[in-house]
Amino acid sequence: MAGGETLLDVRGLTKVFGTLKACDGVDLDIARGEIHALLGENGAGKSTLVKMLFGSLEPNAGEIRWNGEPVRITSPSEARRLGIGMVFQHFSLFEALTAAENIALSLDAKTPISTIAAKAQALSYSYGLPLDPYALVGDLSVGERQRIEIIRCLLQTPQLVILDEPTSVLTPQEADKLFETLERLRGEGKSILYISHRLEEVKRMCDRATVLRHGKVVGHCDPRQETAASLARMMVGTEVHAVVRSVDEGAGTADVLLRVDHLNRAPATPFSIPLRDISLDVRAGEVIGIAGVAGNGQGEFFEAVSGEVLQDRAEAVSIRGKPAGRDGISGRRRMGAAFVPEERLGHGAAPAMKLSENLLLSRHATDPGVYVGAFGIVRGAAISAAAKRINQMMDVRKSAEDPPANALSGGNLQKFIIGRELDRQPSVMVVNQPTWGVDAGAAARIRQSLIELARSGSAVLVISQDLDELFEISDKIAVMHNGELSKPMPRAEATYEKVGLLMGGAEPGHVHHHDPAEMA
Ligand SMILES: Nc1ncnc2c1ncn2[C@@H]1O[C@H](COP(=O)(O)OP(=O)(O)OP(=O)(O)O)[C@@H](O)[C@H]1O
Repeated sequence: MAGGETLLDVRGLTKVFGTLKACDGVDLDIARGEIHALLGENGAGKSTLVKMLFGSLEPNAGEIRWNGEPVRITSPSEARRLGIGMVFQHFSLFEALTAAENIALSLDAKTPISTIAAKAQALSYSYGLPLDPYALVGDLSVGERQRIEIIRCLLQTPQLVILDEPTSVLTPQEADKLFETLERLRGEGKSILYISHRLEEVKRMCDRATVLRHGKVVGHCDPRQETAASLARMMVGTEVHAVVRSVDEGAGTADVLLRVDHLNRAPATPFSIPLRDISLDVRAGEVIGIAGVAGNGQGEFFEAVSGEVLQDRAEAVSIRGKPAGRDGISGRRRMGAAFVPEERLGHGAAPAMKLSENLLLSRHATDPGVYVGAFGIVRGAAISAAAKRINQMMDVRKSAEDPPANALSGGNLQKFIIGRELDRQPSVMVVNQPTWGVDAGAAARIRQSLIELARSGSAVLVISQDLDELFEISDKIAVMHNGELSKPMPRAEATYEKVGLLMGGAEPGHVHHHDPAEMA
């Protein structure tokens, strides 16, 4: 608990990117046996700070003391040697290898696989995170993959474990398991540095919190004494407004703008989920939410709807009444649709290109003539104006006027990509995980803008693992399980329990719902 002996003591830690102080004289101390939260808006400097603690970024100034001794952490292997472990937000596992083989890759020693497997299994059971070391990673759920990362980290007997948004990809049940494990670790006197945008879980789990804003520490608190709203206020500096959902006036009668009709898809790889006879209508004015545990076909469904993967039957996907199943992503965008994939870098944006270039790249295909004029001359002023408009609308925080996409913090890049699509006023918007890694203030803004887009006459389809989010914005909720989609339930009839049962694979017929008595 707080008050224990100090394990890590950081003074004046500073990291400068160009002219931006991503961390500006940060002080932080972590006691033995405490769970310490690191809070802050997108771009506040949390990732930059922990990268310095884990040796993957070099500070420009400041001091780190570990067990009272000044240290220089020059590489992740140096961090591990000291006893600092990290579980990353994005996993770095090979799908075609087993859990044990993946773990072996990160251990320098020439220990036989069977020994590693036995150790990993014993450790996983003792921490209540059971793991089959011989399972192929490709066959595992996101939650199980995270277990591998955690076990891999714990095998090196760290004294401090850093977790960067560990629950953003977990089901509520998996998150509960993780919390139990963290409590055990705390009980053993280990320390945990915990980054999360989910303030309720911070309140529940953490002993102390350090809050960053614009690279500086703006406060410390005991999260248990705070409310989610007061924590959000500390992070943002102002009040965070709740999302307002007006009634969908044309409920059930407006035009169908997106129709998915008996969509089937064979699995493309041994690890992907087949889609089984999915039909769904999304009408002008409404937001339909698709809930589901990660890895139940949501990614495959998004690819099929967006045109990243084509269908044999053109009618399998129709946009504004026109069969589009054989059109690619640009074709579907020209029909008035917009798509925001889950994976931002690479799919949502080209990492090394500037924001304005990213904008040009995506717009050139969809709005010919607007940004590129006669003879292929790029209309620089129009692009700059659009980029500026988007950055303002979404409050994108960045280190330069027009930085490359990979210099934005994760949440800010997500804000830019959503803003870029909203700026086109699409008739059909399909988004996968709209607020993944986004802070409370920005998440509220994104959710509100999706509702407003629908109410202005567009059809909005949102795939999300965040049930609170779906309940906040959806007019109807459907659940994807094992490649099948349940019938959308009107929001007024949907409960967490019903949706949760379907997510767990209950037969849709066994969950009671009527049709289509709208609407809350
Ligand atoms: N490699 C880089 N080059 C230039 N600027 C960077 C780089 N990495 C981060 N930044 C900038 O530093 C600031 C802090 O980013 P950081 O990723 O630490 O934020 P964060 O608090 O982790 O945000 P999020 O919650 O969105 O993950 C941001 O303004 C970001 O644009």
